[in-house]
Amino acid sequence: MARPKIALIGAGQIGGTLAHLAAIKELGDVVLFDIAEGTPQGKALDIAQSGPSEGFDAVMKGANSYEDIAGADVCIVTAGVPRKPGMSRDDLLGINLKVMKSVGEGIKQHAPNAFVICITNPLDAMVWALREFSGLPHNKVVGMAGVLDSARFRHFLSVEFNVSMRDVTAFVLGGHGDTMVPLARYSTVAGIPLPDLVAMGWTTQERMDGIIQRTRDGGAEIVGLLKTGSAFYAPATSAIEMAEAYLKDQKRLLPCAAYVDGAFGLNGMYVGVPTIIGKDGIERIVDIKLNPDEQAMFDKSVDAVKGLVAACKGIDPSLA
Ligand SMILES: NC(=O)c1ccc[n+]([C@@H]2O[C@H](COP(=O)([O-])OP(=O)(O)OC[C@H]3O[C@@H](n4cnc5c(N)ncnc54)[C@H](O)[C@@H]3O)[C@@H](O)[C@H]2O)c1
Ligand SMILES: O=C(O)C[C@H](O)C(=O)O
Repeated sequence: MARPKIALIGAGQIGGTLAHLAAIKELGDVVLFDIAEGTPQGKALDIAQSGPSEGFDAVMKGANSYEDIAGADVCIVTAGVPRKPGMSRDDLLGINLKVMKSVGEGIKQHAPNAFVICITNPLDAMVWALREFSGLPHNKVVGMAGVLDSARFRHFLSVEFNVSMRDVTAFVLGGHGDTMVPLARYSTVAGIPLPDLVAMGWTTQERMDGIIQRTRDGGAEIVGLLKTGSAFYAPATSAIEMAEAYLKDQKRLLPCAAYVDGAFGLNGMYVGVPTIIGKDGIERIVDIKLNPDEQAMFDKSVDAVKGLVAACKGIDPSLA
């Protein structure tokens, strides 16, 4: 059986890391696409030359033409610009919206049956725009953010409690911005919810609040340290987790920016919610109950995303 084809649209920091991870995990053959000439070709060749030591068999190709993504099973989109210190993700909206237009049209023409994972920021508005420009079914276009934000939360919690990260579960919902919603009640150590761990004296409410805020600021913390761009290792790992769930029909329950129409009282928009990913893409939205405080935070985040989508429509009338 032929290996799956994975097209990476954008061969920058995340794109290169995605290609390396996809190769090491033998998820399929990889096409790295970018407008920068030489970059995708150079990264593809470099990664291919890690194959003999690593022991993987995957074809790695660099490309500057959309024709090379033809028939891709999965497209992961990182094309665009990352933020620099002092910027918010929302400052990238105008420039990255134009990129989503060309990427969406390229996918529509050459890989209309792909499962598409958008990473480009500001995430929730960009995945919405990418879906509009590509015209693909909503269940086949999804945004990566919740897996990353939840991984950050899980990492901070495992350090706080001095327990294995494998035993920490966490959910971060809402938009991938300052208003994101880390849900303490739905986050656990091996099934023990965080509020119970606070009551058991494992930590204090004050320290828990600090960890929740650090999770919300997780992207900015790394931008401040790197100075020239944003996080790329954990974002790439998170998107690969989603791609693998699709390619292997794993039915993973992962928080993703999915199209929500009905669940959570929402009326047709992209935002971070719990989803099931399997061979049909987003197979289910898991409509968990939020308490009044959680609902208020979620509503605020939804409003922020709606504001960004309205801004997209203002910039590009074809989206209105
Ligand atoms: N969703 C998330 O959780 C998350 C996490 C990290 C980064 N991001 C976002 O991902 C994006 C990429 O980050 P990065 O660190 O890989 O940036 P990067 O600058 O290293 O790479 C971006 C690449 O996109 C290419 N590009 C630009 N315009 C293009 C076009 N029209 N077609 C094809 N390629 C194009 C550039 O040449 C560059 O190689 C940024 O917008 C960043 O904010 C999102
Ligand atoms: O923070 C950023 O600009 C990149 C990304 O959204 C992240 O959370 O790391």
